[in-house]
Amino acid sequence: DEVHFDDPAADVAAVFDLIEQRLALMPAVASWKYAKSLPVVDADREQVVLDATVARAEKLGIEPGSARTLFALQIEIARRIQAEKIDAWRSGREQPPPVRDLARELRPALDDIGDRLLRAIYLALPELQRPGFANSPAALQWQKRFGADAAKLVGALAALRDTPVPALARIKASAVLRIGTTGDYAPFSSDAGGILRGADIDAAVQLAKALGVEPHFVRTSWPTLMGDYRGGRFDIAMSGISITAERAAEAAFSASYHRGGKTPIVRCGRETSLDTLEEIDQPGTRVVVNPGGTNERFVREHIARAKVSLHPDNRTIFDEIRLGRADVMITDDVEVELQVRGKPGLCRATPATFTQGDKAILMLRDGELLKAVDGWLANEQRSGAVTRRLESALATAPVH
Ligand SMILES: O=C(O)C(=O)C[C@]1(C(=O)O)C=C[C@@H](O)C=C1
Repeated sequence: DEVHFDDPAADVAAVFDLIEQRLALMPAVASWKYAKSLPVVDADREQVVLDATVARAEKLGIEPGSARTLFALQIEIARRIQAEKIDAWRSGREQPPPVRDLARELRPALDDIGDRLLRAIYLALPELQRPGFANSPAALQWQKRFGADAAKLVGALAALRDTPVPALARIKASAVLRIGTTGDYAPFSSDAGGILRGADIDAAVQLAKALGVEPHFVRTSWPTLMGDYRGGRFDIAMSGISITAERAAEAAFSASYHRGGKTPIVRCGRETSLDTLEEIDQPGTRVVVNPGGTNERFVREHIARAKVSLHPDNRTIFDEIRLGRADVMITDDVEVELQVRGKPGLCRATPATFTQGDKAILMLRDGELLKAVDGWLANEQRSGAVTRRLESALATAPVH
């Protein structure tokens, strides 16, 4: 099965669509009432609708007052549509549509739309809460197409807020696990032409299955990871994320599922002469490094005598070694594994690493969620699934 990123614009469009679907049933509702000579307003039924909205919103972490306001507005518009239709039928200007049973058919359909609308709102909430939402092109376009009522509805949508609820209970109530991932880090998370692949993508699909919910992949990036976390855009993030003190100060981390560190990659045959820092840091050694990240930081801190050259292009940096223009690069051991499998002539100099770091699942702080994720992960480690997924991703990940 192919895995893709969620589309935030589609989440918003689903909200608009369900509001339209709800109102589109009102001529049928009015037709029943017209045929049975019933009044448009049914206060008891309105109370049932609003109570159900509040109860469901609370479970989803949607601030219940803001959800209630939106549904009260939909009811107000529904009443008006019905009154207008009944007027038109009474005066003979229009013919009523065929009568459909209100209690057995129409209200269950309205209940179902209401549930789906709240779930759609839940998924779209980060977009709806953006400061510019009411004036976003999507909102303005819908207003233009849908007319006067839409402006008020957009106002009520823009006023929806999230409210804190324990993450695992919310995930189960929504039946969705929102997974933040970057799509730029093989063998853990890579986006190849819109299809997500990698060990962490496969793991996330399995984790969602274990929790009994649907995986939704939310696009994030290294610079925005913690901002997206704070903005409530995902429940967990899986992307080969290293545990750092900075991240752990805000988010929870699962147990480690990968331990690794910096290690040298060399031209095959030169392994034994370049497998320690002492050997590498000689005046005759040419070290190549990509600038800006932890690789450069490591080289600056540990290489004093060797000649260091910066190579800014990650796609060609390994060719520098292959073609003999550099002797060694020091990078993360997973990346070394990926390169030596994909590029003949390149070899890992030592099974050891110069540094040690852990990768883990980043998640919202909720004891129940942590327990569920760690319990699942321990199982996956025991069964060998974690190793198997990494091996398979290393065998198939694109090597640039
Ligand atoms: O269920 C009905 O009878 C409707 O007319 C629909 C609806 C609603 O929007 O939920 C609208 C007005 C009524 O007072 C009660 C409920």
